[in-house]
Amino acid sequence: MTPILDSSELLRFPILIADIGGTNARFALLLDAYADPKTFPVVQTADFANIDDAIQAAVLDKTSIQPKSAVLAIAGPVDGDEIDLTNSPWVVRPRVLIEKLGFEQVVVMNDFEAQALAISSLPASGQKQIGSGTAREGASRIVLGPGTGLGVAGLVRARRMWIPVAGEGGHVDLGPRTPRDLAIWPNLVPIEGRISAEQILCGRGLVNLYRAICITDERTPVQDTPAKITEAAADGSDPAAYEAIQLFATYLGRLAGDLALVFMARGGVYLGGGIIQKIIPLLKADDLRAGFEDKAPHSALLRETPLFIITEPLAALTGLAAYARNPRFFGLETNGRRWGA
Ligand SMILES: Nc1ncnc2c1ncn2[C@@H]1O[C@H](COP(=O)(O)OP(=O)(O)OP(=O)(O)O)[C@@H](O)[C@H]1O
Repeated sequence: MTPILDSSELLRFPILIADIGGTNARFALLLDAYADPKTFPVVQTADFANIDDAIQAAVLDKTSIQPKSAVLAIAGPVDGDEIDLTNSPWVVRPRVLIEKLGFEQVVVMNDFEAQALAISSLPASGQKQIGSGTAREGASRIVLGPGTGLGVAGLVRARRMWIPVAGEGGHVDLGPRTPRDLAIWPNLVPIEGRISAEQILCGRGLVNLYRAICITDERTPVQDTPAKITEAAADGSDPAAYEAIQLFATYLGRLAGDLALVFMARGGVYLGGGIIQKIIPLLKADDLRAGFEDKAPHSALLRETPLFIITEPLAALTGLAAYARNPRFFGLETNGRRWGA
């Protein structure tokens, strides 16, 4: 029986770090506390039957280095010894990773906890500010990111540590605000009768929004994937696709503003995830920012709050690397989420 380790124990190098989403799996190796992470090509989760095969093929077969520890960020709640991914058939079994792949220690966290770790120390080159506002030192931060799903996490500073707070914030309600929204809303596909943020603000949600716009305008939908919607919006061939991208940004701004209010995130609000990076060239930053600030009676508070797009494509890996090097700088609760040989 492999014991669950105490969370204050340092991790042994070399350390494999991994960001496992519903669509993409990203891996890197940390040789010691000082070297930059050695990254490996991004792989698709659908190309491998399970995470063990993916780690073997994408990392272990490509290097002679045998990692001693693994720090894995996965898109799903971390609970027990068999951890399911929300949008993929993979199941992470830390004890199997230890027995089969030779790890001595495995830590598993939620992928948005990793994003939260990343925004503690994102370099200026990895982010782009949208609109006004200056980050207050030591104030709370928020990260939200549309990808296969919609992830949300807070980052709170206390007792000289950064504490990530991951929840299920992607599933809050998203309501209509303008006459155009009121026309579109009845045509969105709901989940059990309601429009949660993730019904719009993720890959499948973008398709839902596009189709709803087409129904509202009595047009035949042409695009059937998020990437095709972005492409058609960019080349100007489909006005519904263009509007879908613009409204996606406005709604993302609104949700970001709501979450900023919840966390009083004067330290900054960060937009991550795979989709935002792909639609940056099409975004009207003013619309995004207007949705963010439209929070009466607290618009003034939001005007002072900085909003950033994360442009670093491997942000979660930088967060995992920061944690793996210095776990004690972060108040990450690892009880029940850390396994040892
Ligand atoms: N050009 C594009 N425009 C808009 N969406 C896109 C584009 N290309 C891919 N996507 C969508 O991005 C989503 C994948 O996002 P991401 O790269 O963040 O994956 P992920 O990390 O596996 O997701 P998650 O962490 O949410 O499970 C998919 O829904 C995909 O259809």
